[in-house]
Amino acid sequence: MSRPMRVTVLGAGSWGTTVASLAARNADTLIWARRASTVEQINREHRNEDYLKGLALHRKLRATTSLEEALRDCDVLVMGVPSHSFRATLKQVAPLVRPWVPVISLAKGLEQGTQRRMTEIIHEELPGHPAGLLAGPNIAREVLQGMAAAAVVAMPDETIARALQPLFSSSVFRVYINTDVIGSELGGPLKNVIAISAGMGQGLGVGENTRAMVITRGLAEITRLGVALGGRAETFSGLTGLGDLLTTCMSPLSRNRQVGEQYAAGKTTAEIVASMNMVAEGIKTSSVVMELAGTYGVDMPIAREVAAVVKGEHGAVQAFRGLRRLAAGAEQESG
Ligand SMILES: NC(=O)c1ccc[n+]([C@@H]2O[C@H](COP(=O)([O-])OP(=O)(O)OC[C@H]3O[C@@H](n4cnc5c(N)ncnc54)[C@H](O)[C@@H]3O)[C@@H](O)[C@H]2O)c1
Ligand SMILES: O=P(O)(O)OC[C@H](O)CO
Repeated sequence: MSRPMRVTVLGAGSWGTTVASLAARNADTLIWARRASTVEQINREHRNEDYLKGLALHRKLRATTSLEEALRDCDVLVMGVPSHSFRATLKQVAPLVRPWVPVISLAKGLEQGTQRRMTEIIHEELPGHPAGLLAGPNIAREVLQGMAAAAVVAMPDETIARALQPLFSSSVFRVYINTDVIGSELGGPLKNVIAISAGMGQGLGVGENTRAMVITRGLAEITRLGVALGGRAETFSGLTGLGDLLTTCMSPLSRNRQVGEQYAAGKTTAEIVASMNMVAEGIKTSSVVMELAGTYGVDMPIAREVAAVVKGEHGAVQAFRGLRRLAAGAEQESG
């Protein structure tokens, strides 16, 4: 008789912990955290108070500080660490994980310096392993509270994606599959940048029409760059594109939107980062997005203004003024 599937999640932040708790319903699941106190709290109290205050985790979820133990019998590896520590973590993983194990990224960022997507980093650091991602409009707290939501497992191989689909699914968490890895993977990092702009608007007290403009024109920017990088246009109107953009721009729980609100309050990037215990990927991703936009000749006025605010070149008020000065061309073109 075959043993049950074993899932390992690396990184016990808000989303890594939430996905591990989802997987624990369907498979033997182990989460790796760096801090012994986090591991103890998950194992003894079934909670992770630093990231998911007041919420209960699945009782079967187990945690460890030992990377060796986490990877020894793992059948599916889920990467819940942020993009800035993704490659370094995979380097530690490489000698410990069995060679056929599929690796699923949860991170919504792009690597600084190389501009790589996370699945590209998986291919570089763990060659031969099937690589994919789980993404969608998924604010961790809402998912852990059992509010209905949906996500996408994107992998080039549909058979492997179908095999992984049930691991994360529940009656209230619908998991679709998509073979467009590039398109599905770019939606998250790109929406994080646009959500900072939406947050700036929120903080400045702009109206709902302005917010709708930022979201809609933001989607146009995301789609233009995403297609230039090899994604399919229709993917950007799905869960990992429009879906995730809407959630992140609208939810007061979004860290990226909160960052934008802080910029509107006059805070600098250093002050904002110092005040957060969680990652807002849009901060670092904004400059990477502008590098890619330059390389591929894609017009991204909203992302450009966000990148300028992040770098401290001007403030949120000037960013919105800058957008107003743009000439409006045909809707399907630039601007
Ligand atoms: N929170 C959400 O709602 C959500 C939803 C979907 C996707 N994501 C994405 O998931 C990724 C992780 O986000 P999160 O919300 O869980 O982040 P978080 O800020 O809540 O936690 C990050 C976790 O990564 C750990 N970490 C950081 N550097 C590490 C390193 N070098 N080695 C090991 N662990 C390290 C931290 O200790 C922490 O446990 C991000 O890319 C984020 O965009 C988040
Ligand atoms: O809190 P944020 O801004 O990192 O967004 C969380 C998720 O990506 C929403 O899907």
